[in-house]
Amino acid sequence: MAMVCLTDFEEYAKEHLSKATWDYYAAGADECCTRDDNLLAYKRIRLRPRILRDVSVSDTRTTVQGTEISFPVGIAPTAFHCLAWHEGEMATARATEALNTCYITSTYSTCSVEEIVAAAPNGYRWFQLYVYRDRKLSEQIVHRVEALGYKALVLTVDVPYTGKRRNDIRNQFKLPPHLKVKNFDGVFQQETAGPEEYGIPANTLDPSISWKDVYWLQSITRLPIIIKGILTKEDAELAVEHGVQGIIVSNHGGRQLDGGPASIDALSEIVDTVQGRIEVYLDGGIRTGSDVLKALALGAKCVFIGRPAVWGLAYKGEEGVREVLQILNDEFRLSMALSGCRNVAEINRNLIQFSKL
Ligand SMILES: Cc1cc2nc3c(=O)[nH]c(=O)nc-3n(C[C@H](O)[C@H](O)[C@H](O)COP(=O)(O)O)c2cc1C
Ligand SMILES: CCCCCCC(=O)C(=O)O
Repeated sequence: MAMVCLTDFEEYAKEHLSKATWDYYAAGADECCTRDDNLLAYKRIRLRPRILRDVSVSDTRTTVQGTEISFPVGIAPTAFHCLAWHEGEMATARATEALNTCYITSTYSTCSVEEIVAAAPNGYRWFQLYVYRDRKLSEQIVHRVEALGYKALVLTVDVPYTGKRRNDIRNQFKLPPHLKVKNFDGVFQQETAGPEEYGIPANTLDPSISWKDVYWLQSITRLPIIIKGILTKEDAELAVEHGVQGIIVSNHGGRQLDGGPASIDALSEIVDTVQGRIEVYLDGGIRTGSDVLKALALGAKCVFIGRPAVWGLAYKGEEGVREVLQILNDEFRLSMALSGCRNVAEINRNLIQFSKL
């Protein structure tokens, strides 16, 4: 089967994954308004292409946190890759290493960070962190990933509690017994009876986290800190004031607060507030190369894909993720050329038709 666009991978994954796994990956919170709007919002944006600009050579390279990547699309942190493919996050890591882009490993990976690094020793990686009630647990994993050569910490701030994902509740979704949250083997495994979410003891994440925990995190690491889950200019300003190195504009793929903005709709006010003081990235709803172009035109330095990576895994493991990334790269290059951009530095707000927004 020829895979032409990311939707082909979505259809394949839907057909081949178990219903419970598909539902977990696809889930949005409540009525899924924000999840769906993440995609629709790109379709409301129109481009203003420029012509006759010699686009015979095009360069998609960019940098994130000072490191060059081959194109401005990385992999967002998503949990439980072994549900989609037996080699799980190791396959994802190999694919991103091969394509020379950034892979953000989830705290809830089903391969350990050591296994991931061994699988793709030269890959460029950031680690996504949740803050636990037991700060020692968070501190230990921070020191582990630092020693392993992870280049940044991505602090997810939009999950004080897990959003209400109706199908997961109906399916009583949980990790099957042969899979584990490998980074915390023996710690997160629910061996005794008690409330749990997805097979993980409930209440491990700390809903009391606040800006002072950013200072705490800075006190235990020298890695750059990137806050994931900011949707307003007020919080963007606070992030800058707290000395973090980046922001990921994200609504967690619409899996947390339903009724919040599409991430692309929240981007401009954040970029305007940050004024280049730190890098601003975005995830949510990126499915085509022109989505990438629009996000960059509105000021994102790089975007990240969540679900499309697990669809690629479900299709053919490492090869599937490579294909997903390659298709996005090819589409992005074409969209750039068709709008008259030869390199990412030439992408700017003039490309956006604001009267139609
Ligand atoms: C199945 C799934 C699991 C996720 N797990 C995590 C996670 O462990 N940590 C995190 O910060 N975000 C997690 N996210 C959110 C993603 O990082 C990202 O924000 C979102 O998927 C982007 O939207 P997209 O799927 O439309 O590309 C998850 C998303 C999905 C779909
Ligand atoms: C007990 C919390 C599990 C969160 C799993 C990963 C995640 O963020 C998701 O959106 O799913």
